[in-house]
Amino acid sequence: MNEQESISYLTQQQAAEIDDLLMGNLGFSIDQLMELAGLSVASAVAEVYKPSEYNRVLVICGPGNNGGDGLVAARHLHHFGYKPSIWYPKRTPKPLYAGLVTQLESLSVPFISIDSLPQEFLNFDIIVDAIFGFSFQGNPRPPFDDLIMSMASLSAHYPEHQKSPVIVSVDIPSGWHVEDGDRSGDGTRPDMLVSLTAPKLCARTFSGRYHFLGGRFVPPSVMQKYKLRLPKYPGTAMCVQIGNSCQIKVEDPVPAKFLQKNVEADPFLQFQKWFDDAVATGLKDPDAMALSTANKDGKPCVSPILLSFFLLQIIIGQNSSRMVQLKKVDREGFVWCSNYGSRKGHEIAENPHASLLFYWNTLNRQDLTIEA
Ligand SMILES: NC(=O)C1=CN([C@@H]2O[C@H](COP(=O)(O)OP(=O)(O)OC[C@H]3O[C@@H](n4cnc5c(N)ncnc54)[C@H](OP(=O)(O)O)[C@@H]3O)[C@@H](O)[C@H]2O)[C@H](O)CC1
Ligand SMILES: [K+]
Repeated sequence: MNEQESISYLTQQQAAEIDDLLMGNLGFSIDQLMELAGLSVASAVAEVYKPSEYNRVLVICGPGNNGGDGLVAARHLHHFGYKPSIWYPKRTPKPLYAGLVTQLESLSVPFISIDSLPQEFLNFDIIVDAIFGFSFQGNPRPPFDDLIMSMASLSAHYPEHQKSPVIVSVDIPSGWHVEDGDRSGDGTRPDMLVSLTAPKLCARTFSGRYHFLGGRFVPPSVMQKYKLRLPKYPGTAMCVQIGNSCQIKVEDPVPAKFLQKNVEADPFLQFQKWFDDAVATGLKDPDAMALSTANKDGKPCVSPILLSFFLLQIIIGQNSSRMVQLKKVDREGFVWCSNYGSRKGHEIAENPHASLLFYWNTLNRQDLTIEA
């Protein structure tokens, strides 16, 4: 049984029942639950998408509690160093929501005009989809119908060289049936899903890169009543990744993720995605890489300490190797720091061929090699 099969998925009715239980006998208020839900969403975003690269966040809020989670997440994202903007076309006239809006206004978080979407999509790095959660029924009605269609066509819509924003869905990818998922097959395709309390049945068909669980408030009585099997939250984390989005079945001769149609045409972009995976899964020193160089005669000169690690390279590559730290990567290349007088400095000066090797073992990518 793999991890996905061993996790519990809730029906729409069970999700609503658990909400009632929490806010009934179990003594929670909606404000508390929403605060924890929104914090989980912001934490999951921050685990994967660093504010230095994915700074501009658009949070699209619907009329119910899912929209409320979005407002809370936006506030936390602001405090985490992101620049959120809010699209909130159908405001809920309740003090809780008015308070959340006031809190955002006091942080000068902009509420953008109803007419400015979807034209403005490309001005953002992340779209947080907090439109509909587990109470969604039927087909989306205005003003959300057109917006959900535009969100769904985001990846198809923009040419490959233009970076389209990543979509993070809160609890349910908006427009999906809560239990059956994307019935039409052309609905929203989020890159990240943050399930709250427990994933709903639709999450079984989620095929995006990151699936997180949030809502670290479920008491044992609820776990027992619904026989919930959920991953453990590590330490003080407010979210936990479900499964390993990068897992590859060993028996697949060419894993689907590596098929040409499923990888980026731009190798730097593909590397960045894999690097983000390595960071997101909490791998130790994901930026550590073995740099192999050779002198002008291509003679092997591996240092004795590194010999056992790089035996394979000695046999096939005739290189000298050492560990260095990746400082930066962009279309100009891979950057590490060194000294021109070092052995690698001398070797690169006389022979520009080099290779990098990343050891990301838990991602089943233990031998990602870059040659130049
Ligand atoms: N225990 C938890 O995990 C918690 C999760 N939270 C979040 O709350 C949502 C569920 O919130 P709820 O308010 O019950 O429902 P939704 O956010 O899904 O939205 C209800 C509103 O959506 C409207 N709606 C429904 N269907 C449509 C449609 N087809 N088109 C347009 N509008 C629609 C609905 O309007 P009605 O007129 O139909 O009533 C409502 O206005 C859960 O998913 C979590 O994200 C809590 O924050 C904390 C506890
Ligand atoms: K949603």
